[in-house]
Amino acid sequence: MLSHLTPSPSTAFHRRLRPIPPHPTSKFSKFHPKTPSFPTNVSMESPTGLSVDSITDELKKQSLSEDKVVKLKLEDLNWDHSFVRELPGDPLTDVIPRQVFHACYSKVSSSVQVKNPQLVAWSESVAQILDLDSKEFERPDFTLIFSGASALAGGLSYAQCYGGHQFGRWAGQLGDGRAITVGEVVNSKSQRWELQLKGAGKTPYSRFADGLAVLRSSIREFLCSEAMYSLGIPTTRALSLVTTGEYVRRDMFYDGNPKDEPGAVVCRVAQSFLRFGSFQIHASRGEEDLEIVKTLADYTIKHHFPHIESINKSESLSFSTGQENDSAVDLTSNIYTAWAVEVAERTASLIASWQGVGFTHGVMNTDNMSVLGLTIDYGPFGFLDAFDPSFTPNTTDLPGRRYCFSNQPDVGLWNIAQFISTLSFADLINENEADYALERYATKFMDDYQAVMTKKLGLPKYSKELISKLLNNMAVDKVDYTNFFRLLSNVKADLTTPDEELLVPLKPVLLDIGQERKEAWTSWVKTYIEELSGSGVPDEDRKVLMNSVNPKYILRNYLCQSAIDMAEQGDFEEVRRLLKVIERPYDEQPGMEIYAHLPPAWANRPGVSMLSCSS
Ligand SMILES: Nc1ncnc2c1ncn2[C@@H]1O[C@H](COP(=O)(O)OP(=O)(O)OP(=O)(O)O)[C@@H](O)[C@H]1O
Repeated sequence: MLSHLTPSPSTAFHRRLRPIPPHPTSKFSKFHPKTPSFPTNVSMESPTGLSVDSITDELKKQSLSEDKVVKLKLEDLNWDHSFVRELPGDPLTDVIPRQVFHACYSKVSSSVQVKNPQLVAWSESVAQILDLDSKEFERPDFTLIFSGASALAGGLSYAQCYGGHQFGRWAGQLGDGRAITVGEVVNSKSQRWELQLKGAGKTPYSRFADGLAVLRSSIREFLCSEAMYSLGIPTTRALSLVTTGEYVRRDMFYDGNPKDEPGAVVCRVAQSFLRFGSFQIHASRGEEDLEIVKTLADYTIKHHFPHIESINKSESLSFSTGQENDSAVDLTSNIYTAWAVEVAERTASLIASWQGVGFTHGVMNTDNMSVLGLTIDYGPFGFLDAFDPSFTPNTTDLPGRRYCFSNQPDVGLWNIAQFISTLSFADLINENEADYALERYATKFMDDYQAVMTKKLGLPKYSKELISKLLNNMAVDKVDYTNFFRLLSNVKADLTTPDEELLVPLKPVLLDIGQERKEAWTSWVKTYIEELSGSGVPDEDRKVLMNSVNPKYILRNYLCQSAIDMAEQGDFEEVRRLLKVIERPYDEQPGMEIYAHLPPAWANRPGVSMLSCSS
């Protein structure tokens, strides 16, 4: 990540935003960090009539493979190049770093150098969504094609132009500096999937950098994409990971000690890689490019939100912000409002699901926010081990902890406010509509977060007090986030359990706690059992439900590191084994318990538990 660039001068496009306070999750409902002109007291149902849950379910279903019968060779993929056909492009095709105006992409080819590239791992389920025959991974030219050294027949490669706010400041043009899309494939279910090679060489957006990626960061991106998918969290996917056989120089700790590391390329797959910053860049360039914001919005709605295009306009739905002099707004008369609301809701839903599994993204810049509501860009991410709301996995984020675990809901709101401002600035939505979309973010986040936490505890209904007390206890005693919830399902809803036995099921995670803390936990478990006992759900059934939302296996940073250490020595077995484990995070997987262990002492150091953006 190249976030240390000097931000470009501000323009009318950049509104002043309130800074983000620390640890806002608990006060999220009262807190509205957005542009001052946006009132907040609106609450309405989704104007599209489609719930985000149903859309998310649909996204998940699209990736399911049970009824797959088509097995294609790479040459037989059905290509469609709508992005290039329908959107304005850069007339130049060189890779000289430059500002690319009035264009959504630049046509470029991979320039990566390879020497005996090797296939490290590949995802069977991603191959299936592309209808790709698994035998294709054995082809002698597979690694050449998926490192970018040989062109993929039928593809049409390009790099996208986008901008973004990095750490709260406008960074100007960023763009795909090392990711090259090789084209869009339409599968046998008429779903469109973009294939992108990350680390495939320079583009006009590479600025002063090399366009390459190293093996350690590529392993992390490959594994975490697939881990998130298996956890049920919307994400970009990863088809394959290949080494280039060449070395890439990186200063991992930015301390003036660069070293040569093995290079690698991940083939990422998503229905779209469009980000908030893909829209921001054009609005930031003034009047002349505002039309591109609309063109890109129309393109996105047509291909990725088609249900919005067909909103039944006869079923008018209006709302009022409740502000003085405010007129009611008919949401169905403006597809851009419906779209903005859906992007806001998907983002809220995504972040609620991150909070549920303890995922901390680490670099929630607006260029890393997908308009489809996918997790995108696996840089210095980390799953919580010992519960710490201020945990940030990003060493660059240490002074302010802007992107720490508990700030994510508010950063999501800050980011969506930038996206909504962009649409307002391009006159696609008015102020009331912008307001409404932001309010939907807040409401949707709270609804989903409460639902997630209620399910994690197996409660019959949300209990703010019980959950707040629990998180407080967990923070005080540094309890492992994943293992605690997994073990919690062993607590029996039996009001007659003697006090001294109440903590028995939680013993493996309540380590080294003194008498006073034991009492605090005993008191909490008693209240918990009281809440459970009213539900009438048998213990065994509740356990099954809780285990279906509380993973046993998550991709802890130290597990990644062990796989990286072996892979850097040329042994890819641990990457493959880990992939298999994280593909079934909610299953017990007898024999694999070691992958659910807490981080060992060696892992508590920068480079393992925390990472820089150097990748
Ligand atoms: N080695 C590199 N060469 C060229 N550009 C780079 C390099 N590393 C990062 N960038 C660019 O810096 C910007 C921000 O970096 P960030 O780490 O968010 O991106 P990334 O991990 O490369 O990409 P993505 O967001 O596509 O996963 C992006 O424009 C990215 O393309």
